[in-house]
Amino acid sequence: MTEAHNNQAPKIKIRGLSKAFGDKVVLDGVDMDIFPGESFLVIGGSGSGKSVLLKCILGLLHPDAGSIEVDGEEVVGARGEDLDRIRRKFGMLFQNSALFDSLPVWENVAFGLIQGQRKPREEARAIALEKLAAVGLNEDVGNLTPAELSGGMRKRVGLARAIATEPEIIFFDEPTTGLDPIMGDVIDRLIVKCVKQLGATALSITHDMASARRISDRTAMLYHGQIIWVGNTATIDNSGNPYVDQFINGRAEGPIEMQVRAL
Ligand SMILES: Nc1ncnc2c1ncn2[C@@H]1O[C@H](COP(=O)(O)OP(=O)(O)OP(=O)(O)O)[C@@H](O)[C@H]1O
Repeated sequence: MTEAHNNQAPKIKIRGLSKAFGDKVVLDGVDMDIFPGESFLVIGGSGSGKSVLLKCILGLLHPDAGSIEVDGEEVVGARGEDLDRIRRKFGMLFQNSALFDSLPVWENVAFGLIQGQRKPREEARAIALEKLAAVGLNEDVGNLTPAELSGGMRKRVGLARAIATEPEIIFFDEPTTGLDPIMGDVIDRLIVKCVKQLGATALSITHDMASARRISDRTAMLYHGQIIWVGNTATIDNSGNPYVDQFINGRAEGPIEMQVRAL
């Protein structure tokens, strides 16, 4: 916890979160506080449980033990209307953008407005076009189908959809995967701009350290099911933690080597 967060209640508070699949323990007592308005990042190797963590927070996976509170409300065990209400606080940019190819772009962006918020189509369309403009796409793009878009444009559309309902919390799952470095930078800047404009709390997972440094205020590293380091992203080069050092510098040699060999 940094000084700036003193006296603030966490937006997301995770305690003792554990999840195993069979005898494979993926999360093993994760504790984490994410504060209102911050951009929080979780790093960790492939298979370290980052996606499982996100899915637990979204209520898509049921943990074996532990607690996840969003604005003080327990997600674990919540169902029906309670879970829906908590979920409406979230927006999400999926790794593959997860667009519906059968719907025009504007309708993809408007999906949560029409389905979740029950807005009339014309009103939802106007909001969708406004959000598309916010990510640099014009009305013509709104009428295309996702199949007609480049990877960078799909990410923009995914971002427009993530912000369309003006959520309080936005999840970014590998936001720059599959993009060239320049487009990755463009998307990161858009993410930072959109999150700031909304005053949202952001939670991202990524392997891309360049992106991580651009989009996050604080970073936590997940290893062997636990958070082994948390700190300001700006200080990550001086973490003093050999696991973090090895990971962010992408070195094959180091303490993490043992796990790689064991796989
Ligand atoms: N539904 C499931 N059933 C069984 N095992 C699962 C399931 N979901 C995830 N796992 C396992 O949990 C572990 C963590 O997976 P997860 O997808 O969270 O990793 P990750 O850190 O997001 O990895 P990557 O960076 O490669 O996406 C993996 O070993 C995976 O095989």
